[in-house]
Amino acid sequence: METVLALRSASFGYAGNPVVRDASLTVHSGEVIAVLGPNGSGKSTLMRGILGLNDHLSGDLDLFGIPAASFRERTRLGYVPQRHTLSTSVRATVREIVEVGRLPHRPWWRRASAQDHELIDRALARVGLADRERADVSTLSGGQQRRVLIARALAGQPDILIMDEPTAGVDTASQEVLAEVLQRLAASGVTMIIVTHEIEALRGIVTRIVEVSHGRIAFDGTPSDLISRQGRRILAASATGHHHVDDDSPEGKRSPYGAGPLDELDLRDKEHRHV
Ligand SMILES: Nc1ncnc2c1ncn2[C@@H]1O[C@H](COP(=O)(O)OP(=O)(O)OP(=O)(O)O)[C@@H](O)[C@H]1O
Repeated sequence: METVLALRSASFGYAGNPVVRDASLTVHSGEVIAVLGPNGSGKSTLMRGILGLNDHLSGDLDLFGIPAASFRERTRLGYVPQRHTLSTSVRATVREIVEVGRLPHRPWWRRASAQDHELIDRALARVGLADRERADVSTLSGGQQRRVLIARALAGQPDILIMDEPTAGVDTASQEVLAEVLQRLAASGVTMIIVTHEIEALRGIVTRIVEVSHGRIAFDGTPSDLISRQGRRILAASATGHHHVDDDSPEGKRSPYGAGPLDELDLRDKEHRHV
């Protein structure tokens, strides 16, 4: 299995100040990783750090086996940014936006080739928007606009897709459609790192969970590792009598990651649902 990215004790931040510290993480092709953690814990900083969009302050970052500083094939990394819908002030069709994903692949003077058009068609089909390609993006719902952005990233044929809260702030029906899109991508072997507060929407897709807390990677394991760790933590707390948490108590409900099976985890962040 190819190593897509490897972080060793890496720190990322802004203007020389670290926000994410000492992060070590190896991602192999085909993995679908959910990145969880409270608001402000550093999830976006970690993602943007991997993409080279903020300061890499210390430690190592390798992309496809090459140190990031000398890595040139940036198009191998696809990115769907956070809280981003398309501006309603710019008139563009769905197809035009997705076509932007092909631009880094050809010299600026060359028109889109037949292959470009085919990749755009395929990306639109993968997100279920082939029939809306001529629609003005400003007429689409927030969830559909996210799918346009995913298609734009897919049109670039990335080897890894990094998505920052793709399901946040859209209604439940759109969330379900987005989850289906991600499910299809996962089934076709696309490597993904997905920052999310809505792990429930990604049930069955995620192969690994990384939790960021106070700028550090606090957990890295499978969904069932996370569940058993939480179960142990809760059992230990109740055994010592210091801190009894049970699922039905109000405290259990406030617990950020719950204690039940993954499909009962409720990480939905109320603030994010109304963005
Ligand atoms: N451009 C920036 N310049 C300086 N500090 C920043 C910048 N962007 C984020 N930060 C700081 O980095 C810290 C982590 O923010 P980050 O956006 O990475 O967290 P997050 O876990 O993605 O949060 P959320 O779930 O709210 O998106 C915060 O304290 C934030 O203020």
